[in-house]
Amino acid sequence: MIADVSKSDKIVVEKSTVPVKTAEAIEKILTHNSKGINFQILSNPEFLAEGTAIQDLFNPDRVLIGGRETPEGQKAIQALKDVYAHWVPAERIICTNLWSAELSKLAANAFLAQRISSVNAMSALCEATGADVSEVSHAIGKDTRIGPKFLNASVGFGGSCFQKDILNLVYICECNGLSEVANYWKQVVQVNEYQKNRFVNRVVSSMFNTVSGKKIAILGFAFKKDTGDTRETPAIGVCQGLLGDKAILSIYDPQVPQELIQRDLSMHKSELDKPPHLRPVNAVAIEQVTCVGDAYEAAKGAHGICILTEWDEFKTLDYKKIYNNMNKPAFVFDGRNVVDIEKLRQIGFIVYSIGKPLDAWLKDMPAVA
Ligand SMILES: NC(=O)C1=CN([C@@H]2O[C@H](COP(=O)(O)OP(=O)(O)OC[C@H]3O[C@@H](n4cnc5c(N)ncnc54)[C@H](O)[C@@H]3O)[C@@H](O)[C@H]2O)C=CC1
Ligand SMILES: O=C(O)[C@H]1O[C@H](OP(=O)(O)OP(=O)(O)OC[C@H]2O[C@@H](n3ccc(=O)[nH]c3=O)[C@H](O)[C@@H]2O)[C@H](O)[C@@H](O)[C@@H]1O
Repeated sequence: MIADVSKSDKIVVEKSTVPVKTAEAIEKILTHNSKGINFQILSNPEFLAEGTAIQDLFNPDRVLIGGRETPEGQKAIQALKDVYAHWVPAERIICTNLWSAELSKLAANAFLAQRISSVNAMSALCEATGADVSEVSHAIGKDTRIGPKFLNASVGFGGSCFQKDILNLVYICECNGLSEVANYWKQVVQVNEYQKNRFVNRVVSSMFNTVSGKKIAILGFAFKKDTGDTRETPAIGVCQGLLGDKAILSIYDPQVPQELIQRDLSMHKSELDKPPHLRPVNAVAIEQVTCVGDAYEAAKGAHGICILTEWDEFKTLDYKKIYNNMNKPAFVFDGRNVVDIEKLRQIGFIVYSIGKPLDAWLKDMPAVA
């Protein structure tokens, strides 16, 4: 397409996250169809996060531009650098060779996801030992070599990119015969799966080893707050796990529409990473699931509440009112560490919060049901 319409030399910029060496493939295709036109391929990976896209665009930690080490390649890098120079300070623009830029994007996401799996692995150990994962995160994050960001334990990381990009990295490692390296990164995804399963097992084992026929309120379905995106959201795995034990789910998310939740929960795992409009609708909507307009409605008559996204509004709910309208004993399972545990225990809730010292109710129950 680009080769067809180009009438003069062009710079083609990869913004998407791609396997290492994609620029070479693009270069070959364009060059073979070029009709004498010169194409320079640059890798300029995108580092913005959903929910903060505009801030990230205007004030990026860094901009990365990779190009060929030839004079033409360097000229192309300079041209793109000049565009960014309008709003990004020169010292934040990093120029590398093509393969470093492509690999750095995969590496950045792998490192970020690895941090979350590391803290989530710690959260299991905290529950076993009586340590508090927030205190551990705070303590280790004070070491400037570690830093305080991205150390919040959770029910698991989600989003369209972390898992995809790690599996991309794993594939590249395997293609290059680096099976130990591949296995190392695979483990980040495996710990993430473990964390979701561990959460479901906590819910089931706490509620007398079954949630069959019990109403459970799900607060939050998006993969993180301030977005309606549900791709790879940990909520899918948790809800499917609870549905597997025949729970009745009442789901509330401030941004995710009911139709998308129904689709996500009625689909096979392999279809879930497609964009919403390309996902097939299962004719049989899940009978055990209803979606409601607020948290109070979701929790009415419920036996337990699972908080799966850290929406700010979940911090300030009237939990006394919620408690009064629930079945007893009433449980809160906080997968994002947003509630005030002591306050909720005083109201009468049995509270489980990821990586926090266990409620007396839960102490003698197995973490894996
Ligand atoms: N969503 C995000 O916050 C970020 C995304 N990225 C990267 O940006 C890229 C796009 O991400 P999203 O916009 O979230 O994905 P998306 O899935 O929402 O959009 C991808 C688009 O590409 C189209 N597409 C897929 N295969 C195609 C093909 N073979 N030919 C033509 N079109 C095709 C799809 O129909 C879709 O419209 C990905 O590589 C992602 O890793 C990078 C940083 C942040
Ligand atoms: O390549 C991409 O698509 C983008 O992927 C992530 O951005 P995003 O997926 O939008 O969201 P994050 O803020 O990174 O959160 C990812 C997941 O990790 C979880 N998370 C994050 C931080 C934390 O401390 N704990 C934790 O569980 C979030 O709840 C969420 O489910 C990266 O942060 C971006 O830099 C990158 O550009």
